Amino acid sequence: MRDTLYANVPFRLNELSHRYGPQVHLIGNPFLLSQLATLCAKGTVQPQINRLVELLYADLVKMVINAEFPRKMAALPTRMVDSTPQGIFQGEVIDPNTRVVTVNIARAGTLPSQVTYDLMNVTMDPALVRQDHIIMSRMIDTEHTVVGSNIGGAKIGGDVDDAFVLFPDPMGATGGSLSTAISLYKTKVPGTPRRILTLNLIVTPEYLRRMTTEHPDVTIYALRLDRGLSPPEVFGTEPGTFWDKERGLDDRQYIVPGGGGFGEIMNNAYV
Ligand SMILES: O=P(O)(O)OC[C@H]1O[C@H](OP(=O)(O)OP(=O)(O)O)[C@H](O)[C@@H]1O
Repeated sequence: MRDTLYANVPFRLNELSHRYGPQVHLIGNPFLLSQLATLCAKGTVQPQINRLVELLYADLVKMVINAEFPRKMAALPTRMVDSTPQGIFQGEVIDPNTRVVTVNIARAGTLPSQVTYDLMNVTMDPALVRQDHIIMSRMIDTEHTVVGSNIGGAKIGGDVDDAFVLFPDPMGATGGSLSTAISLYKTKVPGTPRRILTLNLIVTPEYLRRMTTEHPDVTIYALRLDRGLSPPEVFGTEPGTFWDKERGLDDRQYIVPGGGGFGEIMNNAYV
C-alpha cells in the first residue's frame, strides 16, 4: 500500500480575468513581469536580452506543460529501495510518450523555440520531439507600415499527427506572422495536431482578435497584454470589455508600451 498524495496533482495557473474567450490565457506572474519589464527597457541589449528571453521562456514552457500536457502514473524506485521496499515514488509525472513539434518563427522566435525544444527533450522521449523552422518577415511599405507577413522558406520535418504543435514567438503584434504560419501547418503539413499552442511574451488586443477569429482552435498563452494606445476609458477595465476600442499597436504596427522590435535587438540587426 503506497501513498496516493501525488496521484492527482492539482495545478492552477494564476491568470488575469478577461473577456477574450477561453482559449486565451493571460498569465499573472509578478516575477516574470519584472524580468519582462527589464527585457523591454530602453538600454537592455546583448548579452542581457538573450539571457532574459531564455529565462522567461523556460518558465513559460513549464507553465504550459503543467497546464496542458498529459500525465501518467509512475512508480519509480529511489536509491532507498536498496534498504527498504517502500523506497518507491509513486505519483503523476508528465507523460514522456507525448509528441511535440516546436516551430521556430525566425527570427525573434528562434531562441524561444530552441529553449522550448531543449526543455521538451529532457521532459519527453526525445524521439518524439522535433523542431521545425520557418523564415518569416513582416512586410512594410514605403511609410514603414506593416502590410503583411511573408514566408521566405521553411524546413518542416514531417507530419504533425497527434502532436502538440508549439509556436513560441515573443511578440504577437498584428498576428499576421503567427496566423500565416499556423495556416501553413493546417493546409500543407499532413496530420491532425493534438493541440496548437502559441507561447508569447507580449500580445496586443489586435493580435488576440485576429488569432481568435482566424484560428479559434488555437490556445494562446501570454505573459503580458499591451494596450497602451487605448482611449483613457479603457484603462483599468477588464481586458476585452471594450475590445473594439482597445489598441496596442502604433501606426507602424509596433506594440505600445511594448519593447521595440525584439527580433532586431536580439540579432542586432535593424532591418
Ligand atoms: O504579429 P506580427 O505583426 O506578425 O508581428 C510579430 C512578429 O514580429 C516579430 O518578429 P521579428 O522582429 O523577428 O520580425 P519582423 O522583421 O517580421 O518584424 C515577432 O517575433 C513576430 O514574429
